[in-house]
Amino acid sequence: MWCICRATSSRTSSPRCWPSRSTEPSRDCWQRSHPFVPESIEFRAAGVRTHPEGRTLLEPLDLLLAERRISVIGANGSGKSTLLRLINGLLLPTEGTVAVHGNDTRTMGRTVRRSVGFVFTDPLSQLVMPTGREDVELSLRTLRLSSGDRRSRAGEVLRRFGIDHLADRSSYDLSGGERQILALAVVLATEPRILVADEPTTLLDLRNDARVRSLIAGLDQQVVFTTHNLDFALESDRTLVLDAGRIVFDGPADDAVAHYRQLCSCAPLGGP
Ligand SMILES: Nc1ncnc2c1ncn2[C@@H]1O[C@H](COP(=O)(O)OP(=O)(O)OP(=O)(O)O)[C@@H](O)[C@H]1O
Repeated sequence: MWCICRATSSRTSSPRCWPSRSTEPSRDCWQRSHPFVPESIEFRAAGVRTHPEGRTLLEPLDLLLAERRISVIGANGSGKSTLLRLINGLLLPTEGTVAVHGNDTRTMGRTVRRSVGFVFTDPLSQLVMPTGREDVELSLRTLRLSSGDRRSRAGEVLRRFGIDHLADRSSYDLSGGERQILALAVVLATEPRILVADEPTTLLDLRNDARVRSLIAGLDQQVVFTTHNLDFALESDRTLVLDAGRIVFDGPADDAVAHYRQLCSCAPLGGP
């Protein structure tokens, strides 16, 4: 049975979930639909406004994210990246709280950042070393390994991602897609408990798009990602649709994609 969950404006942490075809919210429904991941990302009345003008980038939202694969879709500027940045404390909510596995991003930022790996849309914003191998080694420093262990582990990571031939090249000499896979390898090298990825396939050709999607599908970690590729969104367990800083749909991916198509008036003429 599917549970349809929607964002609420209430200041409770309980998600509002409805067994399909019911109008009554059900906590039991929520629990049955989340049997696999006991830990979660929790947004409590978390909203974001700019300073000093006070423009709302994200309306306050109450959400509990516990599924393994969660996608966030919506138009340009709807607030998807803003929502993702709240998860690792890159951005703090102007009001309310965000907690990752019980750790408040405001007061436990370092702990949160150790458990959340973040992949940016622009890979060059996280590839800072002269070569790809050194970028992976830099990422591995958080594990306090010896330099020899870091080097051999970096080699293993690059091989696992099929990019060991890029190890000694500058990221500036790589194609956009090669950079994007390298950035993903750099972040996953430390095996974060959660992967948050902002449009991780946006620069990829068909082959690499399929490779990265299959890699993400096979990860043990919880993954939260934004995408404009609706086929990719359909591979998730739960999809949030954002519009003008507000979650306008939260539920199964296929329903969410249909909702988004209607929202942007790009549903095929004569379609359902
Ligand atoms: N630091 C900031 N200061 C002011 N406005 C901002 C800031 N960051 C983002 N915005 C604005 O907030 C809105 C949401 O931005 P966000 O990057 O979250 O959108 P998005 O849904 O990820 O868009 P896209 O699909 O184009 O990547 C945009 O209008 C953007 O211009």
